[in-house]
Amino acid sequence: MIEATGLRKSYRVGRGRKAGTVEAVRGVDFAVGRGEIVGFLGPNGAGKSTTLRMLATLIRPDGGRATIAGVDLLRAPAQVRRQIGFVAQSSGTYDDSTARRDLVLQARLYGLTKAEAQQRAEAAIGAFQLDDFADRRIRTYSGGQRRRLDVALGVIHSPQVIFLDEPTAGLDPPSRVRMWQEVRRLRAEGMTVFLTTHYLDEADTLCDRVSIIDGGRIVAEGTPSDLKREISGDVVAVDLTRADVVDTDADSDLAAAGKLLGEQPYVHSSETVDGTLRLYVDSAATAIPQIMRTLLGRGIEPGAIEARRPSLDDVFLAKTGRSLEE
Ligand SMILES: Nc1ncnc2c1ncn2[C@@H]1O[C@H](COP(=O)(O)OP(=O)(O)OP(=O)(O)O)[C@@H](O)[C@H]1O
Repeated sequence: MIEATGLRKSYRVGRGRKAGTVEAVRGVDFAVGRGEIVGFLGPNGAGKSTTLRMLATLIRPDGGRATIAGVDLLRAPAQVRRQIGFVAQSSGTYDDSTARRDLVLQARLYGLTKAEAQQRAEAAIGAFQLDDFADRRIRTYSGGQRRRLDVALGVIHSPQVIFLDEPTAGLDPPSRVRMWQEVRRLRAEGMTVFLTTHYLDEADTLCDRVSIIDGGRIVAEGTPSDLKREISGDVVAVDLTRADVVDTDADSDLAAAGKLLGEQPYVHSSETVDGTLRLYVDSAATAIPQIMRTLLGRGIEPGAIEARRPSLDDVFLAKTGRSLEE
């Protein structure tokens, strides 16, 4: 449904002597199948929005090519626009308008008659459960209600593909879960969904496939479970920020203890993220007693020690040397 190869985009920044370019997207390739929910996961400034905006025909790529539903993005952008919907990061709705009025207007913009537009608006209000507030001014909506309206507006013309830029940014947990349900419903109706996110749990639970992007390049791609399987074994997270030094005579330097643990034969690799040491091991069950022995031998009692399966953040860390959670 979407195929992209070598998409690139740079921005000119500054003026005069300070002028320069920012390479926002440095040649990305990906393919999205019909009816999939595919997510671009990456930190701020990774190039997610820029990629999305190129695909949605809002900005022109500097290089590369892409097709959407078989239509060439560069040669026939108007035709692409008819197949797609786009929901930007910031809402485009007017505070003084109402959901019902905006939905009718939006449908009219797609060339529907007044009666058809009203019908579509009613259907959207029902589907997105906007009934309770559809005639209230938009300025009175909660963040989650406003975001649901944004998505309802984006799909009013029943596009084949919907692009969602950070659909749940800033929403509280119940509103995020609610939005995930809406996105899954769109997929169930046959829509292809392409979204950006910097939330690990969103990429993990909502997306059929994920591309991890950093510095304008895709660093990993696959289903969340395949990506996590690339990191074999378990992760043991040792919280050293709340560690107690119980034996002041011992060599209880936390950094040195962390380094020592990282060098143990049963540890494949280790990283420290926000004062928590992540140890990648074959089996947490056998590693934890050994880790405890090493720490206690140095007079250190860790604040907490937790065993878990690898997460998408572990994948990100392995590929980039940084954590998305920092
Ligand atoms: N209009 C612009 N002019 C100049 N630089 C830009 C412009 N838009 C984006 N950039 C830069 O391009 C890079 C990629 O930005 P982009 O918005 O695509 O990232 P993102 O992954 O969507 O980040 P965020 O999660 O913060 O939205 C960043 O360095 C950003 O500062």
